[in-house]
Amino acid sequence: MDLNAIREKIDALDREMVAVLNERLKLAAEIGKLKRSQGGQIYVAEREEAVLRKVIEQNQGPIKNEALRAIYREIMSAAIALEKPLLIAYLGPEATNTHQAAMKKFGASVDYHAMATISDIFTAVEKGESDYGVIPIENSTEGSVRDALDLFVESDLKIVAQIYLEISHHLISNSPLEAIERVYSKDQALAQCRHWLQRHLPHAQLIEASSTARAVQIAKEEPGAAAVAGELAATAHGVPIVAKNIQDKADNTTRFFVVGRKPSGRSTGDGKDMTSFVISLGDQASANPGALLKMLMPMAERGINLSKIESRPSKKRPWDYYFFVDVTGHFEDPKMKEALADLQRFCPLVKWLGSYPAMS
Ligand SMILES: O=C(O)C(=O)C[C@]1(C(=O)O)C=C[C@@H](O)C=C1
Repeated sequence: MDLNAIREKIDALDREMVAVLNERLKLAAEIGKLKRSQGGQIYVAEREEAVLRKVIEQNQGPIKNEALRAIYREIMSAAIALEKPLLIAYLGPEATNTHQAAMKKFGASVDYHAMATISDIFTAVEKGESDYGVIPIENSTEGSVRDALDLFVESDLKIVAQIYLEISHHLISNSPLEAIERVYSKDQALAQCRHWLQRHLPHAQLIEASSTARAVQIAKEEPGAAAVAGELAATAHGVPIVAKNIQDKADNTTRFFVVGRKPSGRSTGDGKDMTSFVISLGDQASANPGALLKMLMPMAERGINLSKIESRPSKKRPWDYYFFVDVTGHFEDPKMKEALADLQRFCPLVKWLGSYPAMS
């Protein structure tokens, strides 16, 4: 076949694809009507994961699963926009990693609103000014974002989905490497590039900025200044990348949570969901030598896999802690309900923070 003949075939396939896509979107619009009349959630994390899983299972190649995921992300984003325009609040300013994570989850067809603090995001979603919020929760090198954990204790919002984003940090500046005297970034980003900065810019002053995107704005204006930030921020502000991938660990990943007012449903199939909750042992923690072990037993006895536990001072009394726990399974699984009921018998606080698809 010659070039023109192949292109004609591609044109014909494109016509078919557009027709099929519009058929699919019309069905989503029908679902939207049903949801509006029955009060259902427009974004359904567990359904989206199931759609992606099925599509990937059927894929015979040569298209890569990652490409299919990205295409389906945009198809479902367009479907959501037809059902109802959604507003997503994220930790801003524009072009932060959180912005990128939010776009990875919700695609290009929804609206985004940059917020100054994680607390502002909680408030906007609680008041219904935004439909969902996207917040960073932990980084594979630097650990948890503590403000975010603390806010969950007081809020009624639920975690409805999680997002994993590989974070690449770049040195961004209008000046060449030799002329850089100051490096701006968010504390976590500076920490993630500590060794590279020590090796290549041992005399530069490291200065904390409120976000990686803000750091790029500063670096753009100040001669001799650079920022550590992602590619989205460099492109958004038109500042060149001087050195790529300067993070100390190649597989530097950040986990984000999507928070909403209503919980996500159970995924079809066991082991496809995760659940987060917060527990307080009250006075038992210091008084009873076995209290911590006792707290973990209701999960262990039922074969519920605990993937993370993190303690934070309650700030109510000295040496009083909140324990943030992630386990596999959904809140509606019978054994999860039993485990939580057991915990409630001896813990003054057991608060379910949400169940959400394990994959992302
Ligand atoms: O199944 C639904 O509930 C839909 O609204 C359809 C659809 C999709 O395009 O497949 C779109 C948005 C939801 O987040 C999940 C799935």
